[in-house]
Amino acid sequence: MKLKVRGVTVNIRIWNEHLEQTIVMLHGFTGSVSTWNTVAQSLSDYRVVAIDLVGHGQTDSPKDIAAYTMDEQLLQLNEIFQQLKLHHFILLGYSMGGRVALAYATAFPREISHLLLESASPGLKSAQERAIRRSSDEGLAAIIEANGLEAFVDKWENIPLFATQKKLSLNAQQAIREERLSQSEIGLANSLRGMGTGAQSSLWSRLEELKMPVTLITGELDEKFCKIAEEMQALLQNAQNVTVKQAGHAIHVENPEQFATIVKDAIKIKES
Ligand SMILES: C=C(O[C@H]1C=C[C@H](C(=O)CCC(=O)O)[C@@H](C(=O)O)[C@@H]1O)C(=O)O
Repeated sequence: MKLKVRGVTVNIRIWNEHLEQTIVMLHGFTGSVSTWNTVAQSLSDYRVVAIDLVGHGQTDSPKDIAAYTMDEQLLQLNEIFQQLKLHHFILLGYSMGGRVALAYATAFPREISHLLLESASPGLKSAQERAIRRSSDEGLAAIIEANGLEAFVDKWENIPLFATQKKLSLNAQQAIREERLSQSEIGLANSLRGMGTGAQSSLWSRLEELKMPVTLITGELDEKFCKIAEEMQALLQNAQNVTVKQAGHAIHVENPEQFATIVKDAIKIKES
């Protein structure tokens, strides 16, 4: 289905629409609602709502960079949730989608009954780190615009963070590649500029505010994000940290059944 919010037409996919308890799922950079196809099949007791974030999937890729800031993305999401009459729901985000989910939970805490963050960070702590990352992400954006999407995907799918995905079946690897190749160049470039890791504000000082249960999920082989999750857990009031053995950054791709089990077990945890 498509909804128009704040001038952006947003693509949404819903599984088990007749059910009440809702899990909203947000994909990562270069992803889309299709990211969740396999996991959603294992969440048959829940209404699963997947959203193409701005510049991704079948959601608009506006030329105006203002549509891509984290604050604007949160307002787009909040309007979507209001139109869908979603309140006090489970929110799950992967990587970039995890940064968005965390930002949404800090901005609208009463709307979230449980927050699940897969391989996500609260951003970068210092202004210097953010400036360096903005410059790096601008370089990536320029590569997308100068060399085209295929050249970028060739580069992106081979960064060390995704090395574990080389163990996946060729079909699985091809499906991830096709999802990335289905994106728009302007959408990815502006997403990096608008809500890249260096563009967003740091949320590290906001973690202690969150009262809802938080489940952090990382892959054992993704050392960088395991360390981030450990640091986040120490600052959160009500958090569990699940590390998946022999998995990398994208656990939901590498082991969708185990990922779905972790999600189902986590959301049984009642709010305090
Ligand atoms: C490479 C780093 O950061 C990027 C890696 C993961 C994030 C993501 O959403 C990737 C999703 C995917 O391709 O499977 C992405 C983001 O958060 O926007 C980061 O730019 C790194 O070392 O931090």
